[in-house]
Amino acid sequence: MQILTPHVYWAQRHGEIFLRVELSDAKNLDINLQENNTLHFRALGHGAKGENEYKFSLEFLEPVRPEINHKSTQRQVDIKVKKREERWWDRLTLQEKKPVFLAPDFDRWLDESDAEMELQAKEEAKINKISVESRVRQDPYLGLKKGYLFMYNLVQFLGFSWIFVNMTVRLFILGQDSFYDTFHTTADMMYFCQMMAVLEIINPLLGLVKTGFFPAMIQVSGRNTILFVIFGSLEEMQNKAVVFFVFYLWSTIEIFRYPFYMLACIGTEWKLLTWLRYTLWIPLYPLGSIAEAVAVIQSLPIFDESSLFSLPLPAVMGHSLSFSYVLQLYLVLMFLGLFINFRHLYKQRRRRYRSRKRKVH
Ligand SMILES: CCCCCCCCCCCCC/C=C/C(=O)SCCNC(=O)CCNC(=O)[C@H](O)C(C)(C)COP(=O)(O)OP(=O)(O)OC[C@H]1O[C@@H](n2cnc3c(N)ncnc32)[C@H](O)[C@@H]1OP(=O)(O)O
Repeated sequence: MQILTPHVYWAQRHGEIFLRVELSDAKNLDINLQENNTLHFRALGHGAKGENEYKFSLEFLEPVRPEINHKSTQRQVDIKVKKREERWWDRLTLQEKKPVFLAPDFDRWLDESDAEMELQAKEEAKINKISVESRVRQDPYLGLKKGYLFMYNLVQFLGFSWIFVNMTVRLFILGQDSFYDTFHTTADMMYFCQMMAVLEIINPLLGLVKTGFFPAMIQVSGRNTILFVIFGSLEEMQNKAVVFFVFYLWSTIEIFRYPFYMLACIGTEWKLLTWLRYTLWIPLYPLGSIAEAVAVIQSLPIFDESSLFSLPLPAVMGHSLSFSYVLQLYLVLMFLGLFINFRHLYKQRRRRYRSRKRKVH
């Protein structure tokens, strides 16, 4: 029996060397690493020249770890050697001239940048796994919280969709006439949704969502002042066209915002929906504020005439202070609130798209 050299194919990663020896049904394997950083292989098997003893030696370009993993299959012998230092090698062997029996393993072959990307992807997957595991371990009620938020967002989405569709259909059928009875046809649902929206102030306080407490407070208390105090308590306001604009602007953003949150609860994202959630506020928020300011201004003479909610004053200062003065102060606060929330939403938008971009590159 003559001693032959098998075909050997190789590939590398930053930390490892892979060798594939073309020898089927290999027996009596003797694979060892000698002190001069040289791998010696010897085995009986079926190679290119039939059943024979095959052997080869490879002196590696840089130091490798002494432990060698190998696996013999019916078709080949796979050997894995760990590099002592994780870095890319220019070639496999110390001798510059490539041994004739050695060739690249194109099934495993990656160039340096592809291998770096593979390494990065592995690192990211490891980090994601650890962070998901630690989140689950840290919070045993995560499922319950997500379930509650999902249901909350679903109910709000259905409520605001009902308002939006109702108003749109009536607008198409009745035209401008539909402006004047918006309140009578949709107020009950709006009351329900906006009362529920108080949970949006409570949720960040309980740590259920990452929403800022102040922006949520400004949003909910601002809207509820308009809904319950201006529209709800003044019958004269309920027939005005401004109700249509306020309700339509509120519901337009909400039919995108709540489904966006619902998807976030189940770890999904639709790019178009995300874009709408973080973009529609740019025209809608100023328009909504103008509509709300018009409603407040229209209500001032009505509060003056009816003395509703007027504050009693000591006799020397006159009879009472009309609620319209409080509302004038509210108008100032409203533009302050608008500024705070506009800045908040702008930051959320920037954060969202900056982090997205970073993830992609
Ligand atoms: C007497 C009282 C006087 C007070 C004075 C008040 C003055 C008031 C003036 C106000 C004037 C307002 C006039 C305008 C009204 C209108 O609404 S017009 C229509 C247009 N409106 C809008 O576009 C605003 C819509 N509203 C909002 O966007 C919010 O309410 C917000 C609080 C202003 C901002 O939202 P925020 O939640 O902070 O941002 P997000 O990026 O969406 O969320 C942060 C993270 O939290 C997660 N999250 C939030 N809520 C939920 C939820 N319900 N369920 C699940 N998850 C939620 C969200 O996913 C984000 O997580 P990450 O993606 O991981 O960051």
